[in-house]
Amino acid sequence: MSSPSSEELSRAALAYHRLPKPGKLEIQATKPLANQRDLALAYSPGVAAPCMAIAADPNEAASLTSRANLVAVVSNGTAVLGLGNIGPLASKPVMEGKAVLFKKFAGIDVFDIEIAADTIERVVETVSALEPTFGGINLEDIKGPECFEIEAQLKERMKIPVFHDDQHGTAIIVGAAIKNALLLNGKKLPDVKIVCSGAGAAAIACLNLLVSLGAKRENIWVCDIDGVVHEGRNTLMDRWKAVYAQKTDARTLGDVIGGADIFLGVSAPNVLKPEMVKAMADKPLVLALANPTPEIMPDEARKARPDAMICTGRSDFPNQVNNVLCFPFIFRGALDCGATAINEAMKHAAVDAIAQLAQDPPSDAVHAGFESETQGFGPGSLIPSPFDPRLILRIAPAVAKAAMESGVASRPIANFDEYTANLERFAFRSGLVMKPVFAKAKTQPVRVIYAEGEDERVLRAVQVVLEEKLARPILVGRPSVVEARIKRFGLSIKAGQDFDLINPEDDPRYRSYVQSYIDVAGRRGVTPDVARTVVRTNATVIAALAVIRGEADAMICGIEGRFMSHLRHVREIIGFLPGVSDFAALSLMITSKGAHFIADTQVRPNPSAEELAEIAALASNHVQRFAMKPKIAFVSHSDFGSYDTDSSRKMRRAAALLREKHPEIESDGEMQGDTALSEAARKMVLPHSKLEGAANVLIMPTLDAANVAYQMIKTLADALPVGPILIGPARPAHILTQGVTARGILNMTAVAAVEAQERAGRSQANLFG
Ligand SMILES: NC(=O)C1=CN([C@@H]2O[C@H](COP(=O)(O)OP(=O)(O)OC[C@H]3O[C@@H](n4cnc5c(N)ncnc54)[C@H](OP(=O)(O)O)[C@@H]3O)[C@@H](O)[C@H]2O)C=CC1
Ligand SMILES: CC(=O)C(=O)O
Ligand SMILES: [Mg+2]
Repeated sequence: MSSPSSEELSRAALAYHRLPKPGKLEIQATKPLANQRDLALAYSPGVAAPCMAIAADPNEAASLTSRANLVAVVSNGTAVLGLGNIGPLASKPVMEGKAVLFKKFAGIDVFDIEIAADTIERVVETVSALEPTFGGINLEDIKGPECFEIEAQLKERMKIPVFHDDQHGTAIIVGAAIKNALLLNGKKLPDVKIVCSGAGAAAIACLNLLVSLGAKRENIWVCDIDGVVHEGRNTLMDRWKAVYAQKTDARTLGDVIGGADIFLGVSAPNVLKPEMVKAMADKPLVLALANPTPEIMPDEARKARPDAMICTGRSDFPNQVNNVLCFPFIFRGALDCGATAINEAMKHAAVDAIAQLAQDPPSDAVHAGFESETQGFGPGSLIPSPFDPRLILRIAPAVAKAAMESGVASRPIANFDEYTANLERFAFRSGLVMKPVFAKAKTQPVRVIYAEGEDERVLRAVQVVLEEKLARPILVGRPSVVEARIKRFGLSIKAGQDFDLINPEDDPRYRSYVQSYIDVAGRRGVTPDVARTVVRTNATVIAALAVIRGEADAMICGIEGRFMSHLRHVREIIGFLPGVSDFAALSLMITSKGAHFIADTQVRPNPSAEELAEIAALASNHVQRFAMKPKIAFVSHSDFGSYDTDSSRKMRRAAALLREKHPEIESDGEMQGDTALSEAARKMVLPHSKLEGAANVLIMPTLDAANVAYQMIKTLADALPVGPILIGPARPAHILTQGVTARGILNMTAVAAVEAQERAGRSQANLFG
């Protein structure tokens, strides 16, 4: 597949920011405000009580307001990425983006604050006046050298952490990448020659940190827009870059790059030329970190020097050296211990934690499902992926410990085991739930067929499936329609090259598909005439036939038409797993409270106890694919015998049957919904349940209960739904619902692919040549 052009990416990025509502953020209330009493508590007169408590003891602000978890991302827009001085208003998308990363990766709330202030004094006055609002200040995209003075003055004036991300976030991750690269090429930091392009915020902070880690100032060569920073130069000089001035006649990057072990680019696009990379020392490290366009593109650098280790700041190449690997987590640690500053000890602790994490074997991943995400330490994986859930688990405690040891923690953490357990809960509760499934899908891409191959959502999903190398897609659809739509939606996928097509109107395999259909359904009233018509017109039948003929490994349908009519064809053609009595549907919902599965949300109206035990056992296999340990609750209106009704007896029996057949699965019942979801509530009714912690799989007594609960939670909790996952078919087949989004199809592709991999147990790694 040709990778998306920059024009396509820009178009997609504009749509992403524009729709469904402008921007990337909104404010959410954390307390109910439903009645007069709530109003009296939240606002006047009740709110006077916390105000007076804080007036009496300012430390109370940490427990009575959101301040301790609130960071200001502040920019004046003078050095926005590598886009230059585009001003504070135009910097807002970047600052909103940083806010999203703080929230998603570390649960930190952010107000993005873009200020029209282009002098040091105005920035310092404005930001220092914000101290009562925030637990920390993250300065962003403020140009050098002004940023150095601004940060120094703010640190002096404020008693909360002030951290210029472009300086120190970048320096920390650069420090970790260099540490690991040197471990691999056997060189020593005090001996290496470092050539840096850029002498601004990021450059100076990176070099200062490297010197504090052991690099020798005399081995460092700096170039900026005016060329080599040298003694006696008086244009565009300042006291921060003057520290790195060399006594030399060399004047350009080309003059100093020869024999360099490390190129550090934090400057501008395309300044490093292939011939310069060729002139570097053996096994060089190229850190081309300018965003969005690096100093050299990785393929060019690789062509010039196959022995180079190459890093960029971008998400679409391996070895992403970007401050996103640092700022959410260093602030997490700092806020959690009430740090009054982020000091050198805390930065060094972060460097070590990131470097060590990349070195640790993937099997150390807290979640086995992340193993393939973490490639294994080497030149192509010098640092962890930003999605590695261990980042928060390692960096935040290390930083908090360093803050405590260096005396800047105002609320020291008393119990680190408990603290890490809390972080762990956060890491796996967030939107990272799908990550293990994606990571596994990529390891052995299988063939997934989409019945509704002409649908816009399918085509958009397939574009990402291919970009992520999740599967080899097959679409059922008319070539002219598919091609026209791909063009209309600005996608870059190509039939034949990136995906296969089955044309229902004219395909050379038509006759043999008709015969296959007669073979499976001929004794169930499907005459040859009917078979010929159906195979021409019914895309679900075609997709299901492709699966049983071994031409596809998994199918996805249901995007158009009724669930039950798709189900009829899947039942007829694909059939059930041996020993399974019927299908069932498992729906996953990801909310701020975690990931929960509900069954059966679509198929069996009133399953028996035996059927419920079967559904639970099959559901448990799927849950494990998400790298989660299934914890199954058979839910009811009754709590362990508190009611004696047909339904409560059924659920009690189902729980007993599952335990008898699968004692290895953690399960219990019958129990009420809150008893299932809260261990504390459960302990009050049954101190010694077989279930520990919160249940993550809720087996419902009827289709009504399951479907109503699912739809209500989805709407009320604004849940991200994944599924329905069809359980019980002889081959992986999933029937989605008409409202599914492209992202929903993408998620289900990964689920289907992993299921197919496990069933096939064979390697298809060569599907991408
Ligand atoms: N991957 C990552 O995590 C990060 C990447 N960056 C990237 O680093 C770059 C610099 O950011 P930042 O330090 O904040 O910005 P600054 O404005 O503070 O610094 C930019 C520096 O680059 C120099 N420069 C500009 N053009 C050239 C050129 N053609 N050749 C050599 N030097 C040049 C400037 O020179 P002069 O001093 O003479 O003006 C200045 O020293 C940006 O592209 C940014 O996206 C930054 C932070 C993090
Ligand atoms: C990543 C970042 O902060 C920058 O490029 O400015
Ligand atoms: Mg930045």
